[in-house]
Amino acid sequence: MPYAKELRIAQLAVQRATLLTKSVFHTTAKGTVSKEDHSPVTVGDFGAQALIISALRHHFPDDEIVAEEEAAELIANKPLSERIWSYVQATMLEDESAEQELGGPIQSEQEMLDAIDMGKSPGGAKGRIWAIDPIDGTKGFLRGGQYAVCLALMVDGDVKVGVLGCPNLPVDDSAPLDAHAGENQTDAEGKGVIFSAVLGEGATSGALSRGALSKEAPIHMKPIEDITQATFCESVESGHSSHSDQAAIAKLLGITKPSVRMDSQAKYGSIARGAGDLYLRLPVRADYEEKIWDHAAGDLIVREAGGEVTDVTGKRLDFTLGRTLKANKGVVAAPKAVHGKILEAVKQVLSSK
Ligand SMILES: Nc1ncnc2c1ncn2[C@@H]1O[C@H](COP(=O)(O)O)[C@@H](O)[C@H]1OP(=O)(O)O
Ligand SMILES: [Mg+2]
Ligand SMILES: [Mg+2]
Ligand SMILES: [Mg+2]
Repeated sequence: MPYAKELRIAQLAVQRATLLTKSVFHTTAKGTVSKEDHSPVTVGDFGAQALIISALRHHFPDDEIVAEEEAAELIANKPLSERIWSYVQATMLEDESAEQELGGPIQSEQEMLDAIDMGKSPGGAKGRIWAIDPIDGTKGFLRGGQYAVCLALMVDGDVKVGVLGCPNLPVDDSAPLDAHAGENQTDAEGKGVIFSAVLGEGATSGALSRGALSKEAPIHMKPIEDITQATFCESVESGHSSHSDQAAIAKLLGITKPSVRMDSQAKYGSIARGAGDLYLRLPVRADYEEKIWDHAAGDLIVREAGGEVTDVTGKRLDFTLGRTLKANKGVVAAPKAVHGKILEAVKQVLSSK
């Protein structure tokens, strides 16, 4: 299979990073600080980013990396840096050979800070570029809701590999779609799923494990016979996508089921495995540029599962333009057969505003 090594390293790296986020979740002090744009970042975000970058550097030292977080804040905040370092040191895959495969532990706090800062590539249309969101849906993570550890490889602006670690979604692809699953289920009861895709090779899901990778199975979007029976996913945060526009679109389509609100790219994973049907992300602000790390893995996983992903104008998401999706507004993801119909409703609602 093409990109087999990249896929395997990405899956192991995502899996290890989720272990760190889970141990941070179980402490009361999550080291939450507010970034310049007022969004939160935690010990979990920084630690997960350090672990993923260190594994990528070990195997693919010449690849570029676009990652959400940077270390500047930590250089000024030594106690926070030390806390992250203690989690990074304590986190390893329980399977020793898998841990070794990732290149073993980071050697020092400084090396960890350097790793965090290796995600500053401007991105673009040329070469091999990894996109990392160490915790997507930080607000969901803090609430005990959905979040995802996201990693994608783009080659010449095309997403080739995508991996989403979703520690609070059920493993079972046929479990009813429940935004609160993570709040009332334990790991032993089958919580934690990893979604993956390689361009042209399909999409899969498997159990997130604490060690070696688990067995995976192909996933597919659910064919929709009757759009009025569809379930659509949307953000929890009304500041991230327009709940009112999404409700108007659903109404126009005759959808009566309530939306399922969940944070993060868990929405892409959920529709890719047929637990939900549609993902609508209508812009709230005309000037917001979606970040590539918020969509690269999910876009590929949904397309490989039989879906179509565009923006609200019907254009494919364009990952060639740098760290953001400058040429796109919003996201409409649906099974291929009905995407056109959904898009018509989106356009109608937007043009009547
Ligand atoms: N105004 C906005 N419109 C769309 N997405 C946003 C906006 N502000 C922040 N985000 C991003 O939405 C993502 C979460 O999406 P969701 O609501 O689907 O969980 C986060 O990565 C968050 O970025 P950030 O990491 O900077 O907070
Ligand atoms: Mg994000
Ligand atoms: Mg994030
Ligand atoms: Mg963030």
